Amino acid sequence: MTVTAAALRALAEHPPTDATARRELYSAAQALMFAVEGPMDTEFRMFFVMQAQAWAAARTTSDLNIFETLAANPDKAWKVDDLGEVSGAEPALLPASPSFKLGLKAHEGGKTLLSLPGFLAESGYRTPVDPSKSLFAKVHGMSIFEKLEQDPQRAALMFEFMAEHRKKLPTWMNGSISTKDFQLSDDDQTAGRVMMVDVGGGAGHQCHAFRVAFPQLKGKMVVQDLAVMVDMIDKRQASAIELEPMAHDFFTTQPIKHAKVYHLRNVLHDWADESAFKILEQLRPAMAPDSAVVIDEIVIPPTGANHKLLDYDLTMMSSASALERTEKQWRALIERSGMKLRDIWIYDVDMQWALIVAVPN
Ligand SMILES: C[S@@+](CC[C@H](N)C(=O)[O-])C[C@H]1O[C@@H](n2cnc3c(N)ncnc32)[C@H](O)[C@@H]1O
Repeated sequence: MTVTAAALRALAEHPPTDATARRELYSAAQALMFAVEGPMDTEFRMFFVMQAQAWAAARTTSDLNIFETLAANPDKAWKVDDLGEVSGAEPALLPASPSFKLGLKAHEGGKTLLSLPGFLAESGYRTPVDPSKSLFAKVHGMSIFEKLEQDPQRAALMFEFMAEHRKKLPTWMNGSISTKDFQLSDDDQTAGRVMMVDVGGGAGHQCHAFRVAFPQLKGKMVVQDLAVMVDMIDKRQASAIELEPMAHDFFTTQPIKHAKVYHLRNVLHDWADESAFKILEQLRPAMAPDSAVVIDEIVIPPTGANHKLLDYDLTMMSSASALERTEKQWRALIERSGMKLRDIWIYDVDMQWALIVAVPN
């Protein structure tokens, strides 16, 4: 028997009214969800505590009287700006069609999320942008990365989590995306030019994965991160793949000049635009005319973002006063940093994971 997704959606729009049929459908739908979910779905169900996210989002929505507004005008095609106007919340807090972010979901464990509605209310529903004044900082007394630097246990967990988390998940290193930007000429290699600097690269796991995926691409790699992270890197394993671990604060002058690629995965989504700009601003003067900044991040689609993307967005907001970005937001950030956005290759449709390539203007 084949049941199409369209048939299930039709059923969702007109569910039975009979209580027994509803209960049976509910239980069957749960079984179906478990049967078809992918690894990221499982992660969101298990770790992101969706109930708490939904609660924080729904509570804030309720505080803003948005439910009443929608109920009073059920036929109106509401736009984010309209909702911003009637609720008094900054529209940037309410994007993400087809619904709106606050109407759906909100992480960093229940403790932080439970404080989100009050936190947003206190700010007058302004988009949080300062990590030192993030919800995480309010709950924990310091920003998420300050906490990392002061708490070796937490740093060790983060180090391992980052290295393991996406090992079996889709990656751009599957051969479908050109590696032209990483290719060093013979002269480059003779001159000892660095092929890739993995900025904020944690354990250097992406450099290891890169060597396995592209053994033909020669050249030195450098992984930069906070000293607390770099100190945990196995130096022998690193040197075996021509990888140099380097403690470096990415808000300061980039010491590796003219690398072929400056690579950042899951780094810029930890920071609001002003800080993200400062990180890119350190890279621009270090670039040679043929260098590229290769960013591996989510690109939120203009409409129809699934709940995982919205959860991630609210997670970044509550844990770091940061965000996931749309193409338009990526473009603006990159152009402000003196580069142009040359390519966006989406390599996983579900998570909208993409390789974004920026080159000098
Ligand atoms: C979300 S993790 C991403 C790690 C890795 N790129 C990956 O994709 O798995 C962000 C990384 O940025 C690092 N980081 C935070 N602040 C930093 C700073 N000021 N300078 C350098 N690295 C920093 C963190 O220690 C962490 O390893």
